[in-house]
Amino acid sequence: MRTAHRTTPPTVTGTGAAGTPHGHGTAPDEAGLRAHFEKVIADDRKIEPRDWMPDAYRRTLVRQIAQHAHSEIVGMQPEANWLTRAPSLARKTILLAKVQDEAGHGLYLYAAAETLGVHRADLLDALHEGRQRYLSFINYPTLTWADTGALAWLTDGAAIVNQVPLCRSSYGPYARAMVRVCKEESFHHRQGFDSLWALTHGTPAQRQMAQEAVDRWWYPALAMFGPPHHASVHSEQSMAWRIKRFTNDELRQRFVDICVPQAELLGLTPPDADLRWNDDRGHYDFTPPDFDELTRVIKGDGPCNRQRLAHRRRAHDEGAWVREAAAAHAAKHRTPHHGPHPAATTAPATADEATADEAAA
Ligand SMILES: CC(C)(COP(=O)(O)OP(=O)(O)OC[C@H]1O[C@@H](n2cnc3c(N)ncnc32)[C@H](O)[C@@H]1OP(=O)(O)O)[C@@H](O)C(=O)NCCC(=O)NCCSC(=O)Cc1ccccc1
Repeated sequence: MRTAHRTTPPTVTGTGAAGTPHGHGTAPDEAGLRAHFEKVIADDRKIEPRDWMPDAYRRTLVRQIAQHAHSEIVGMQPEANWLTRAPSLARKTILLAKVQDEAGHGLYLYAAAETLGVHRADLLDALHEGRQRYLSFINYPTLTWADTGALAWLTDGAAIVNQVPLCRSSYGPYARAMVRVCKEESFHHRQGFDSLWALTHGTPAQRQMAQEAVDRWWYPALAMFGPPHHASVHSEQSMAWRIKRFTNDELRQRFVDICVPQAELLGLTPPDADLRWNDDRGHYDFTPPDFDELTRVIKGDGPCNRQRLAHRRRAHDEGAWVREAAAAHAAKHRTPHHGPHPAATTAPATADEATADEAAA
């Protein structure tokens, strides 16, 4: 695997570290570095790219951040499907902005992953070869215009519930990327609610279309939070490292508690006969998603897995000439005395994502 250019080896002198643990000028041994890492985590400070970190912490972050980035990039597809069929210019403009935001989120996140010493070209290869994944809900189809509203209201709503705690994640670049991403996700969520509001205040046929879309998207949104806690392979360690702050089940419950009153406002009913407020628990009781279905979709057997991945590979292949042109342009501007032109480190990836954006549209 290629590794991103690193100017200095990892040390403990990043902003997450309040000074080195071993005084001046001496190279701390691994036990000391580990103790310092544990202290930064325990003090709820940030680990920064040049700080020492255990290999498993680095691997976990690469896995999660890459999956997150891939979800943003492949996640452009279900809604891009409706860009040319939006019911008004205003709705088209809003949807276009949302899809472009997702491309931007993918870029932040690939950049955050690169601070861990990997190259985004390798992450994209891993996605295209099925070695890394994106979130399950993206493998469901958007059958009507109302699906774009339900998708945004429910899955962006779920993404916000999941990602707000990630703003306090222990890894600095990931946490900081999440702050802006969450602000933009709030707009996505709000516009989904607004789109459904228009439909539920329209004709009976429009109301029915909105209800059917919510029927389709409720469980894919609940499944976004992952397997139940007892079956979650990574949660315990990720929570100990403060990458994750809550279990998958805690976040799923929080999402349901937030969502049900919003559904009531919209006049829409989640497709769960057992959904009701439980006074004793102070939460809604609800039927969990079908976790066997989640496993099947994660393994590649959802309704649109093949279509989504084939489209992503095609967008990547068709963008090859843009990446080559951008690299050639950057090389032309490289000067012998001043190192690489700034564009040299970012242009190929930017070109790739710009192409993906266009192709998804
Ligand atoms: C919560 C979890 C997804 C999983 O917790 P962990 O502790 O990491 O794992 P855990 O042990 O619980 O699971 C075991 C295995 O199962 C995998 N898996 C689990 N669930 C899923 C799933 N649902 N889908 C697929 N795979 C899933 C998991 O990776 C692991 O597999 P591995 O060992 O890697 O092979 C976490 O990684 C996370 O927060 N990620 C960042 C959130 C993120 O990506 N947000 C982007 C939202 S998109 C957006 O906003 C843009 C948009 C919006 C609207 C429209 C269009 C676009």
